Amino acid sequence: MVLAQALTREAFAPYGDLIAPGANERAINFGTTRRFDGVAHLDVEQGDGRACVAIFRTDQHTHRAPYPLRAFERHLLGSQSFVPLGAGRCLAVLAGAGAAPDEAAIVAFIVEPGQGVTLRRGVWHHPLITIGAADILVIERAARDEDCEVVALRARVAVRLPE
Ligand SMILES: NC(=O)N[C@@H](O)C(=O)O
Ligand code: NI
Repeated sequence: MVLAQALTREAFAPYGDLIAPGANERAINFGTTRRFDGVAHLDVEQGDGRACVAIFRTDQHTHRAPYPLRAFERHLLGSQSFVPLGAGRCLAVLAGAGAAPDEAAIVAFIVEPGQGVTLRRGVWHHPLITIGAADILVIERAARDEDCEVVALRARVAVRLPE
């Protein structure tokens, strides 16, 4: 069983970026708004790649805790960002960035409202798991050829949430 942990910039750094207000801020729009730059490093222009923005929608029956893991996947040519919309929450479940998923090093982060993540290209991750119904904004690389390598898990593993 993998215990999901709180998402912090430091803990997520080996896998990519935390999308949340950071230190690089300035006032805009006559001082009415704070602008935070550099909250994600999109890497989507390899080859014929371009940015693609989608919404992934789940309902309250899609995923139930504890969350059984089925497979890990990676996108070798592009980053992938997940930003829950509204009160949505999701999990970022990762297994390193080696030649194959490292099932001994699976980690799970809870992406809370107001947070998001950008996975660096090549990072093994479980396809989206949401905590309850959620709409998740996804920014990824779109290209002529699909860039998604999937490896089924050998072991039976599930993710649980903190009590
Ligand atoms: N397949 C797809 O569109 N999404 C996955 O890449 C995922 O990480 O959820
Ligand atoms: Ni993916």
